[in-house]
Amino acid sequence: MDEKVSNLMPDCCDASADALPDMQASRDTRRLPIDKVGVKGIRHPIVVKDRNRGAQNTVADINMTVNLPHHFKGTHMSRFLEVLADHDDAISVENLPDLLTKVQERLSAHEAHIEMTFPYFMRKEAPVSKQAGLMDYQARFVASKKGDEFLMTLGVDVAVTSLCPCSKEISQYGAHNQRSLVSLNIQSNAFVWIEELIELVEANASCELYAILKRPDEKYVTERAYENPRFVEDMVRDLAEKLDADARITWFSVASENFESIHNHSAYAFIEGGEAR
Ligand SMILES: Nc1nc2c(ncn2[C@@H]2O[C@H](COP(=O)(O)OP(=O)(O)OP(=O)(O)O)[C@@H](O)[C@H]2O)c(=O)[nH]1
Repeated sequence: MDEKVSNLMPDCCDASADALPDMQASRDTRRLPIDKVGVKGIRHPIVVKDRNRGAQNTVADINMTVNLPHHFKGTHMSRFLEVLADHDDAISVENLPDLLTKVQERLSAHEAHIEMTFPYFMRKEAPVSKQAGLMDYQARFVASKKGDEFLMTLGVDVAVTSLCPCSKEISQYGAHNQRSLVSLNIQSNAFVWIEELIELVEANASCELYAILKRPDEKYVTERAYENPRFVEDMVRDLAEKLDADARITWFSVASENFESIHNHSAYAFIEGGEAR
């Protein structure tokens, strides 16, 4: 122990870990196991497979938890960070199973969970001017290990344009339209690119968004949205149909929130399909 600290400690106290009481390890008598306990809001670099560039470095917000049997008073939170520190070469989907195994071991837990939410960037060209720019999407990996069984869900939130079929049908000209946020989550038995999910959502909207729009592009997106009216129900049904038809996808959930430009509320729809594991 360095000079400064030892001066702070009265002679009686030995500040070594072994000498300090370990409250977390003490018994609890309420007979209430805890489903998930751990740490939230850690920021850590991760590496994500990028279909065009091989790999994309980004930063994730990470939550890590384990189950806690009823007889333990507390989990050992520092150990989650120790496991992360051991993976300092940045975390990827490939090393998630190993990371969760280490969490199970270090915390003597049957179940270990990790949620990683991160910005994912895709370069897109505008439809007419071909001006290229980076679009950012919110993506997530949610993984768990229960005993030896590893399970991962891939998710992405994609902003698109939706134009109202009713407004178009009843109006002599124009139709109300707005930005919508589509949230897609899947479990799969084979690799699925994040880009595939983004492109699926964008192809099923009234129109996709672009990083840069010049006036010719604006004309294009205005007319394309008008030609492709979509209720919020259409947004989720069209996607559910395509996800259901993809043999790689074993479970999915799709939700759309349309931030209605004429209402003081959003329109919302959700469909879940397949067999969740
Ligand atoms: N379980 C639990 N720990 C908490 C809580 N709030 C803070 N902690 C902190 O968790 C830290 C203890 O982590 P541990 O991993 O038990 O630390 P340790 O006992 O020195 O490490 P080990 O020897 O590996 O168990 C301390 O800084 C606690 O203050 C809480 O609500 N529950």
